[in-house]
Amino acid sequence: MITMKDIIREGNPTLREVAEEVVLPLSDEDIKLGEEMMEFLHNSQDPVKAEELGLRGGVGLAAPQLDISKRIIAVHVPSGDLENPEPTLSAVMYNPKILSHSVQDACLGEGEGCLSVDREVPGYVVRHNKITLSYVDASGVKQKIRLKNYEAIVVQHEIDHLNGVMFYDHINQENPYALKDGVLVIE
Ligand SMILES: O=C(O)C[C@@H](Cc1ccccc1)[C@H](O)SCc1ccccc1
Ligand code: NI
Repeated sequence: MITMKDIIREGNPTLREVAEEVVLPLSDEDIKLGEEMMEFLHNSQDPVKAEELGLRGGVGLAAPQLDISKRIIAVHVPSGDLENPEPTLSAVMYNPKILSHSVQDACLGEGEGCLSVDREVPGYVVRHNKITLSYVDASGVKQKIRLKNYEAIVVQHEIDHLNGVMFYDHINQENPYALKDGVLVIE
């Protein structure tokens, strides 16, 4: 089972590598890894288990954060609506690829954090507001989906990890809260 001790922190060179495509058909090892990554996200969002296991809450995780330089991400975005507990996005994605994106950019009003970064880095992380994404799912089936707003931000954060990019690489060093006209601030 994955816990915080398995997550590498900034300074580890693996976080700056471009990860390798996953070989298809998926190996049992890569399928199991995806399951364990998703299990981590579920546990991290369960108050009892997170407390018991000492987990930071996470809505996404990328294999390079486990010192595994493969193009695998897991995302699990809760709806936040107790009436409708279904997550708005929950998937293990193999070889995810952004096929196209909106002209419109967006950022989270609260900025971003990272399970591999044990410090606050304030500032807007400007990303695409909408993306069209292809990936291979855990059953080996090629998927093509469109995401927007928070779900799109989460997936872009995770795909950045596959390309050796950290969220603070996107922050304007001169003025961390500088925003071009038209950027959507997601609260
Ligand atoms: O380090 C990771 O990749 C997981 C991040 C993903 C993420 C951070 C900021 C914005 C979007 C995605 C963790 O989920 S950071 C902790 C967290 C937990 C709940 C909501 C937002 C961020
Ligand atoms: Ni991260």
